[in-house]
Amino acid sequence: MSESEISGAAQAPVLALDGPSGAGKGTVAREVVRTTGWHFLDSGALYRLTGLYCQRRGVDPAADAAGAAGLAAQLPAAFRLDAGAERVLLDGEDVTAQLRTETTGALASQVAALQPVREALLQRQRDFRRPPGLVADGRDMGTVVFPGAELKIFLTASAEERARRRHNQLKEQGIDVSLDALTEEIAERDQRDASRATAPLQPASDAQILDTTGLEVPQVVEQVLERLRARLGLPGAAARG
Ligand SMILES: Nc1ncnc2c1ncn2[C@@H]1O[C@H](COP(=O)(O)OP(=O)(O)O)[C@@H](O)[C@H]1O
Ligand SMILES: Nc1ccn([C@@H]2O[C@H](COP(=O)(O)OP(=O)(O)O)[C@@H](O)[C@H]2O)c(=O)n1
Repeated sequence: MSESEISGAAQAPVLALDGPSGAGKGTVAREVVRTTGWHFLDSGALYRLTGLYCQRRGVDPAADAAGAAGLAAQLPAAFRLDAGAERVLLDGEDVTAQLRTETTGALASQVAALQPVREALLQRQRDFRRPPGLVADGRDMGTVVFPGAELKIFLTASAEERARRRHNQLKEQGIDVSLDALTEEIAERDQRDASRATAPLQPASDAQILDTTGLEVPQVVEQVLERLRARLGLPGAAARG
């Protein structure tokens, strides 16, 4: 008897989208969500929020992993849609803009290397899995959080292209950083994420690798949707709004 038969209910399907920074996970995930009506887990936001919360509460994750995990376990975070725009609140304060900076990304990567922090966030991430399905964006969606995901895609692109994309994205948000500095910061973060002992950034053994270098966003979205349809028999591209 399978696990779902034992629990009495089949679980909602999961699309696990993992990969390094700037590969396009968030962009593609949101488009897939728009098309399918599935739920969305931005797991990176939870690590970013944990990093920010540690900073605000004066906890140094490098010296106090248990303290950081304690804050992660009771993260006072709320995700809102405000006239179609995503807003993220931490302890009631709007931290949407601060969340996406590379400084916060580096903080996130530091707390994310701590096993107790990852454990503290595990169930919270799994709770996002609800019908009709979940698109989960992160580093370990297919390896640790949802190892039984129906479809696992590892999105990647060359380091230069990922840095360029991030640079453009930040510029559009009015954040001015040098491309060289950004390239270095992203390389450092990828290196830390890939080499950590716990849940390192790596494709699951059953993940499909999708290199997006030289592809436009709609092409990547179409490829992902195609694979999802093939796997689950979802309605065709004509349904896209
Ligand atoms: N295939 C692509 N081609 C060109 N730009 C892309 C592509 N995928 C994503 N982008 C752009 O790159 C930036 C970073 O993408 P994002 O989804 O935030 O990446 P990730 O979540 O993997 O860090 C966004 O501005 C996005 O529009
Ligand atoms: N599932 C996840 C998601 C993010 N993270 C960490 O959180 C950081 C920020 O993740 P993110 O997805 O918001 O970052 P980007 O890919 O958008 O740059 C990453 O560099 C990882 O260190 C993680 O360890 N596991």
